[in-house]
Amino acid sequence: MHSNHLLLEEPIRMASILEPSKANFFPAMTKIVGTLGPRSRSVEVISACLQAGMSVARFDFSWGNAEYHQETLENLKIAIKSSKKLCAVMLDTVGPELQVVNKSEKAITLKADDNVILTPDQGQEASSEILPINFAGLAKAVKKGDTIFIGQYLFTGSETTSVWLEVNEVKGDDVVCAIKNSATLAGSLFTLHASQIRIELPTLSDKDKEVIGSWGVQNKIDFLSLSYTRHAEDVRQARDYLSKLGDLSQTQIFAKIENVEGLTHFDEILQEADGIILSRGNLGIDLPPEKVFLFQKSAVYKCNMAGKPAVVTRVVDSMTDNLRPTRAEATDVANAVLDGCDAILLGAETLRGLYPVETISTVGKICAEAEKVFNQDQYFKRTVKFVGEPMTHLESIASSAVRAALKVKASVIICFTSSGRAARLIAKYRPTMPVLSVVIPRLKTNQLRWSFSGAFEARQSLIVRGLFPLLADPRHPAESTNASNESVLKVALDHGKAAGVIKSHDRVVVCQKVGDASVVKIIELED
Ligand SMILES: Nc1ncnc2c1ncn2[C@@H]1O[C@H](COP(=O)(O)OP(=O)(O)O)[C@@H](O)[C@H]1O
Ligand SMILES: C=C(OP(=O)(O)O)C(=O)O
Ligand SMILES: [K+]
Ligand SMILES: [Mg+2]
Repeated sequence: MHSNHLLLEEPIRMASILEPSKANFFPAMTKIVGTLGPRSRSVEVISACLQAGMSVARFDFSWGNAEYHQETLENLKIAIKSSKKLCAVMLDTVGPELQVVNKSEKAITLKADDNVILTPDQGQEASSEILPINFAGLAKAVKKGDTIFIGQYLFTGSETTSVWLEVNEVKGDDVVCAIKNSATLAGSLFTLHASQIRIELPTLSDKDKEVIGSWGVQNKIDFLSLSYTRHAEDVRQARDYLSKLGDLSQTQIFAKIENVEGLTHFDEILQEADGIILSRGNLGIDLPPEKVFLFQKSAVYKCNMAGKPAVVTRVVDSMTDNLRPTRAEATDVANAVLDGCDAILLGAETLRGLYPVETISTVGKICAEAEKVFNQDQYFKRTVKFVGEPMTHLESIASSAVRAALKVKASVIICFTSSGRAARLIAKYRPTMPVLSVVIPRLKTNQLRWSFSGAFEARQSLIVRGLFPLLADPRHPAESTNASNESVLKVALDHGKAAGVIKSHDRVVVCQKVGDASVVKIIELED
């Protein structure tokens, strides 16, 4: 581990803590991914989620069918149009997830110290004595003494809807377990997690491929959240599959690290993936509790240095049923921001929770407070040192833009980009001010038809801390001429003014190409 003390700008005046937080146009630099489901699928609720700061919508195919998710997505599109807020779409795979098959959906009561049998025989009805599961290989994978968790949607062990089992004996294909805590399994989906056990199932299942090839293609998904990524090869295979699906060759892959196997191969996975989801729900039960924070700190650090987005999950579980988070949860959100994460992913809280909108705004407010005391200076120096010399031209330009913006106290950085690369590199240096990334469409062809690039690139920046995309009018050619640059810049400045982030007499740092040269310029606005 590198010296990575609490990234706080010191000293903090105690009295400043009591200053009410100012209302911001941009809710926070840290992004919020919301999982959409039963409690968050009407146009009305989704619009409120967007207003509250959600910028990526996750569709979790562990439950619900394509038709159900399509209805939700259609509502999302309406909400985006009416609220004029951009939102990216993330498809989350099922992967090698083990599930209890409870066709009747009757509640199942399990009592501490009783036994329960896990069986691959899906013809059996789920009961207090026997639980059919969707995997035939469990008996081969586990041994006496192993731990298994079962829960609704996902489990912390703190809910009475989750149960902790210990393997007593393996009998043919069945696994006999002792029940460690009393619980009632109610609802439709119970995932099953066998601690530190290799599950011999492909990371991208046939069902996942089918969903990506149909639902994913139809909806041009921006992100694939690859559940249970365990090896770099998993990412390569997913990439290979996407590359054959037309537009989805542009879909970014976010590897979900959900178990020790993924953690062990973290460095190779990070190299292959476009971003990482620190899936603390599953990983939190695969790891001993005292190790979870260490994983978070080192994984986020590695993502930051690679300039790839880090997304942290399972922050305010208790808000699923309550209007306020626990103190520990509130502190945890702030610490994730201080650790350097790009985005917070909400699961049960928005999917089936009672307060999806309030959860988003509460998390956003905590993020914004933490960003104010983030030690940018230390972070910047550490990153420059890590990258070393010689830097690539573009990275040198990007870091210089951030430095200049801090020195002149610019209110925003405006970055022209087509691929999104320049904007991501600026975000890597974690400027304290928003970065308006002005995505300039490029005319491209796939031999069949001509189209403009830009939409994917713009939406994919919605998961990067500090980036706020703006898609320029395709009539502005990507080849930068001074005249077109100036007119696009004017559009960006007007947008910033309308959004309230740029005022008269502000300084603005602009990063663009003039002719063949990349330049960083500082402009001072008149009025
Ligand atoms: N259409 C454009 N007009 C002016 N400058 C641009 C444009 N596109 C990118 N730039 C600038 O070019 C440099 C390279 O950025 P990058 O995002 O890698 O470009 P590209 O999108 O062409 O790959 C950066 O300084 C960026 O601000
Ligand atoms: C977000 C997680 O996983 P899931 O896709 O099951 O919600 C997690 O494990 O933290
Ligand atoms: K999933
Ligand atoms: Mg998970």
